[in-house]
Amino acid sequence: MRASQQDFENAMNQVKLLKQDPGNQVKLKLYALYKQATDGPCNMPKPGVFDLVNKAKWEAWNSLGSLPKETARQNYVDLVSSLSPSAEASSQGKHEADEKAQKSKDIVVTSEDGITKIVLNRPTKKNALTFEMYQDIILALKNASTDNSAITVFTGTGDYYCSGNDLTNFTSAAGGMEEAASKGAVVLREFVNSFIDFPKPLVAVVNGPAVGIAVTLLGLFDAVYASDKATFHTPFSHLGQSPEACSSYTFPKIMGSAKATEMLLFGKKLTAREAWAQGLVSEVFPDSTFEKEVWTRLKGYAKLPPNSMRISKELIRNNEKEKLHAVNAEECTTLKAKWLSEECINAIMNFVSRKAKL
Ligand SMILES: CCCCCCCCCC/C=C\CC(=O)SCCNC(=O)CCNC(=O)[C@H](O)C(C)(C)COP(=O)(O)OP(=O)(O)OC[C@H]1O[C@@H](n2cnc3c(N)ncnc32)[C@H](O)[C@@H]1OP(=O)(O)O
Repeated sequence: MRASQQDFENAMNQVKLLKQDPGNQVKLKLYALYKQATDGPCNMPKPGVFDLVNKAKWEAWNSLGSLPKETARQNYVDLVSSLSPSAEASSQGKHEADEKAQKSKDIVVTSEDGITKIVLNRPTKKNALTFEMYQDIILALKNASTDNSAITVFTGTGDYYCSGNDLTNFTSAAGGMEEAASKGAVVLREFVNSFIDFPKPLVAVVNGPAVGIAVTLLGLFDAVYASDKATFHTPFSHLGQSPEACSSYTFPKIMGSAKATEMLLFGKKLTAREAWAQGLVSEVFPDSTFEKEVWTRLKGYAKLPPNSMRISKELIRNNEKEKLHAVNAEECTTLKAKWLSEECINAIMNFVSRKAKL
């Protein structure tokens, strides 16, 4: 049976009542079917390349070609009914279950031999950091700061240490880019603060390549051990972004402004030995013996008197905490604006549509 005009109007009202955002792809499909059902085939000029939102809408509508209005109306009603409360409830349940599973599997935290180990465990995506992973790490650091361990260690599963921020965090966020950027800036600030304020020795065991925020954060670690297979890459300009995790302050301080510029502005990728020569890495190990040597050493360090290590860290780091918090706040404000820039949106779209690899 064909959907009536009344069915169509009911479906339009139902869309407004959806409790869960159906995602951008579904919203584009709904828009296209609505326009086709009411105006017929796409009759608008194609928006310019930088008008990303209207261009996506135009493309969705135009892709329907000469689909008859009645068929578009029927397809619209069918699509909305697949998002109806019962369907929504079951997909919401699934979403919540997925989220819980993700929370427990993408970051694995264990505590043994005086060491709390925080493992980035998303190897199929090169351990790219999702929105949930940022939050899980904040929580893991909070717990580690008061648990019985003497030191806390970050490492990654698989061939990468971490490929940085998951570039789909923004494209998959509910709400518009503005909302995602505001939320992103808040989460990023809290995330970096939890590293600035972490009271115990914090060690990175860099098992493979590190990109973006996984590299910049290293300036806030107390020791960095790297496999000779690791590389260090901060392609912020390529992504239309700017440095974060206090690296605009820590990197020039660690390696001097000329070398920091090559990394942070020009995206020069360093080998593990180059990163060691610049003072970003404490020591480089052959990949074949990396795990064995590093963990043996860390187990030894974890036996040292914990309060003494904590107080020494305080002496080394406390003088500049205030400065670091101020730098973090400024970097987050700058990044929030950059995330909404054409340069950044285009770079992310290129990655998502597989046109560019860094
Ligand atoms: C509301 C939102 C709030 C979010 C909170 C915001 C906080 C933001 C903080 C900081 C902002 C930016 C700092 C950065 O980290 S910038 C750096 C970002 N990273 C990158 O640009 C790296 C992109 N990835 C690559 O260039 C390549 O994937 C690679 C790492 C060089 C590896 O290449 P490869 O050929 O060996 O492997 P590949 O097939 O590409 O990867 C395997 C799968 O993994 C996916 N993947 C890898 N890295 C990322 C990533 N960063 N984001 C998303 N997905 C990633 C890749 O797409 C492959 O997936 P699939 O198998 O095709 O499905």
